[in-house]
Amino acid sequence: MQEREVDIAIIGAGSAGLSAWHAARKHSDRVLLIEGGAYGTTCARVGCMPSKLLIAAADSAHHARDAGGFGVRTGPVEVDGRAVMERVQRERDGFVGRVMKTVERLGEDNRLEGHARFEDPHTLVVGDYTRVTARTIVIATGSRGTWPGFFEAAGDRLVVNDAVFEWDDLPESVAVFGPGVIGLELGQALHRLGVRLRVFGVGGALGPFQDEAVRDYADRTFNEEFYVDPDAKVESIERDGDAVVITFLERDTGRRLTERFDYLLAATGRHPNVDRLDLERAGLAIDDKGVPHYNRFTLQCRNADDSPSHIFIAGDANQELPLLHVANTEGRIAGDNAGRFPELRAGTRNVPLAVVFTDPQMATIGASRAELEKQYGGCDCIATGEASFEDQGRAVVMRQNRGLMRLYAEHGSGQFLGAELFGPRVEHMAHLLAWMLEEKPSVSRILEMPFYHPVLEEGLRSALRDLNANLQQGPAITERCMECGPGD
Ligand SMILES: Cc1cc2nc3c(=O)[nH]c(=O)nc-3n(C[C@H](O)[C@H](O)[C@H](O)COP(=O)(O)OP(=O)(O)OC[C@H]3O[C@@H](n4cnc5c(N)ncnc54)[C@H](O)[C@@H]3O)c2cc1C
Ligand SMILES: NC(=O)c1ccc[n+]([C@@H]2O[C@H](COP(=O)([O-])OP(=O)(O)OC[C@H]3O[C@@H](n4cnc5c(N)ncnc54)[C@H](O)[C@@H]3O)[C@@H](O)[C@H]2O)c1
Repeated sequence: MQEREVDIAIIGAGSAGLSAWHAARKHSDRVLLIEGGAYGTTCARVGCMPSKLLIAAADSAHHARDAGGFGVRTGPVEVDGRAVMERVQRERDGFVGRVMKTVERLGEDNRLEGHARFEDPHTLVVGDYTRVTARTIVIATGSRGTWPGFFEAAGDRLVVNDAVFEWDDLPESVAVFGPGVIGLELGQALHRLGVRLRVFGVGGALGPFQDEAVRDYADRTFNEEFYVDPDAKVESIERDGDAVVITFLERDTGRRLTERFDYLLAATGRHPNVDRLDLERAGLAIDDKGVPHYNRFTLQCRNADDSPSHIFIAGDANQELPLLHVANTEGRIAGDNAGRFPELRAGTRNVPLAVVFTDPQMATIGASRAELEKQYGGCDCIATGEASFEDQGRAVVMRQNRGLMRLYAEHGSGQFLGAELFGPRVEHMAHLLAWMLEEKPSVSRILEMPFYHPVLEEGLRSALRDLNANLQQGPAITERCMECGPGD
């Protein structure tokens, strides 16, 4: 067994691990980055980037089909599955290549390949041949797709997102389980690229939405385009030859249908990669999901006796909010604190912001209405404002006039607290609202900001005005867009 002694060991060379490495290096030259799988990060290899590449191809097919609505004749739209997948993989390889260059620049001595697990709180065994002793350790091991055992009946036709981006061609049909973020993004993209699709969920959840009105609106909208049953009655999953055979009760009609699919795509959530680390040897306090107890401002873990540990945890591994920008922020804070341990600094945590790249897009900012009700103790302290995109000027111009926004604020102070957005290009409005939320202005102050015309943000202004009226801090909207053109 080869022995190595370093100041800081980082487990996982994903987005959180790489951020941690750069932050830790400001404190020491002896920082070791350990990677047990493929370099390149989940985001670039099998996550954010290839999924957006597939969605971009799908949107292009969709707009070509929709051109007739503008009086532009295109003829039948043909999707060349091989060409679509070739571009997805080529561009994906470009993104991965750029990450690989960063990894190479770290220098060979600062990297180690192999699966790491704890031998004791300061010692990691990496692969079969190396023992690493470190003063502090950052766990940045990410997460992986997870699914219930009965999906296994699909055999090797059961896939997760990783496999989709390796397809040489598009399949004829896919059954997606899980109408969450991954299921809706990939499901809609596959549908728009001509793949026969059914999406099955449990319990009624849809994407990231908690607000029932927004959820129901999104449910109706997606179902006009492809089949999604967020509360599906699936009776059996079987394998027959190359096909996955699924028997289910059809939504609305209750008819029992049996259909064959090329693949079952499991998008039923992700599990933190903390179960193969032998964490019990690290001396940490662990919650019922196997994740160490940690402080979200310092990312420092707690020991089983509740004393502070020299171990930190960042990114998907801690499951706080499994998103790329969160992984980067947490990695930076964890790496910095691992470097300056035992003196720590509380890092700045941003307000929650999530965007789902469906069409219409879905976004959540700040706390949900239900969380706010809990936080404010059901005192009737929360006001809601809403606006639809159905008659919003710019959305009508673009033939993208579907969507609903619901915004929340505190009575009295008038402070904006959160929002759920479903509509065209709401990724941009989500940023504006998140930036506002960081600054904590009142809704009436936000309404003093400039709004151009004609833009989609005028729709957001309508929702803000409705919110302001419900806060009793402004007039109710009796007639829309009186003073500023038909934008609202
Ligand atoms: C399909 C899909 C689409 C997504 N789209 C978006 C998006 O649009 N926007 C967004 O913000 N987020 C998106 N995400 C989420 C985002 O990709 C993740 O939140 C982010 O990549 C997590 O980074 P990480 O560093 O925590 O994990 P990773 O990048 O997964 O890094 C963890 C690393 O640790 C290694 N590792 C694990 N265990 C060990 C061990 N014991 N020893 C050594 N190494 C180990 C792994 O091999 C891996 O390389 C998407 C995710 C998926 C799956
Ligand atoms: N645009 C983005 O930012 C983006 C894109 C993709 C992924 N992500 C990240 O990845 C995380 C994981 O995504 P995900 O979609 O796997 O998880 P998710 O939690 O968003 O969705 C999982 C869905 O599966 C459903 N489900 C659970 N068990 C089921 C079963 N047996 N049958 C049918 N449905 C079932 C759940 O009700 C839920 O709707 C997300 O939370 C997000 O943080 C982000």
